[in-house]
Amino acid sequence: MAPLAGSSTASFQNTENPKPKLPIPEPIYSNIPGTWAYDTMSRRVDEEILQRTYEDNKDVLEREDFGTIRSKFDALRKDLQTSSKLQMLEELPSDASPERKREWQEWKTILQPFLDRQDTWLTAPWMVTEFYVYRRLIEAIGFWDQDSPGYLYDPFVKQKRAGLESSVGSAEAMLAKIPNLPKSSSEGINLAASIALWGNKMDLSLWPADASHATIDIFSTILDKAQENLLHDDSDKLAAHGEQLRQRGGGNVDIIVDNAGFELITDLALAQFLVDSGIASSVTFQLKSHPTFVSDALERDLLEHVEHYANLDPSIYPNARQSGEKWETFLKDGKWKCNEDNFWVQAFAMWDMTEPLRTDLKERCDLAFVKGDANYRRLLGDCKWDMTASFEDVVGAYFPCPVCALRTLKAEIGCGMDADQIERAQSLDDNWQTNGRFGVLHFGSGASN
Ligand SMILES: O=P(O)(O)OC[C@@]1(O)O[C@H](CO)[C@@H](O)[C@@H]1O
Repeated sequence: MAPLAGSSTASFQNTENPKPKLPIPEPIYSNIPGTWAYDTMSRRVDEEILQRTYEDNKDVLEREDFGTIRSKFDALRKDLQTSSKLQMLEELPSDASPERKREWQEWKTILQPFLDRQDTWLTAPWMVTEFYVYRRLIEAIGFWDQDSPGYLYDPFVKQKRAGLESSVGSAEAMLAKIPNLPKSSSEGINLAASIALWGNKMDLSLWPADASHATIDIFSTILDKAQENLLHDDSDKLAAHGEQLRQRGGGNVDIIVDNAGFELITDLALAQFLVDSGIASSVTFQLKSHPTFVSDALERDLLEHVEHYANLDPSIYPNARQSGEKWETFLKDGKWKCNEDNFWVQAFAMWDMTEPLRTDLKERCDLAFVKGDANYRRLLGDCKWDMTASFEDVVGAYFPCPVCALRTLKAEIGCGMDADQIERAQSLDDNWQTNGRFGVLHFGSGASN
């Protein structure tokens, strides 16, 4: 089925923000059988992700006080199974906080064009529906409702904890490398960035933490193949920018975080190197404001990861323990900061970044690392760009500060890759766009530069 006429908007807000330099193409839809987007929305989210969520939370979901939550959870699954029409989020109580009202209104802005068209879960743009699944789950739980038994309840905590616990074996070897990386040569920043990039391969929604392969040190093998599996590499530009920041006494660097578990440990390792090398005087972790995409990290996850590592047995995990203690100090000293923002859990294209976040990044941030596939999709507005279109023209032209995307490919979307690299990946692997085998490191100068 082709997308509906007039459904090409990927830009929901029509803000005055700078936009990509090239004409914005159609967004990805999930109504084309055989695509990853279709499989995700027509089967995977319900049959795998929500089924697993049910199993992990069975003890509470079957409790009497969780009855309303269970009904809403089942209704969400039914809506997905029947690909029903999208509906607006439930009205808020009149005494809801300004923060909640604002967040609700932002979702209205996102959804209204597709409600007007009576779109279904499969006919609205994929980015909208996929983020909306998790927002509906949060609504079902009553995550922000102090009277709900689900108040601040995280349905993914079991999987995130399993991911954290199983991360240690691989992380010990990886963290041993970080203090010894050369601080002022490109080799150091490039290896730290590569570690954080390939950490994205270990995504819990694709590789559950309790799968047998997750407990052994597969990361060294992944790193060995890093260069070979990179389809675009701007690490020279990244290193040059990092060196400029280092020479002027360190900049404010942000990491727009993706998954908890092993990937988050690789992000903390990158942040450790950035501070130790003097490239960053401060690192801000940009985190999700509610549980989403199974493994995406909240501030509380980050703090739990740091605490877990700082309390590891030093006779078994000396390097992981030492890193954990160091991370605790960075947080205590304010060299590391955490910031949760609703924008990170919404389906807006990144060129429609909401305030005050956009102005903060523009005025304060000297370099933002954007981690993972879902964040990368948002950098591209989840639109079907020509895969060879330059990253600078698509993202560098509008992003509010210098930006470095670290992504393994897990969705049928991309830009900034040379044709010969695309051909090489195609010839090596039929599923090259979605199975996380290949990665990209892009650098963009940003609209303010
Ligand atoms: O952002 P991440 O963790 O790297 O990947 C998220 C992901 O698994 O979820 C989406 C499909 O459900 C895709 O964007 C991608 O495949």
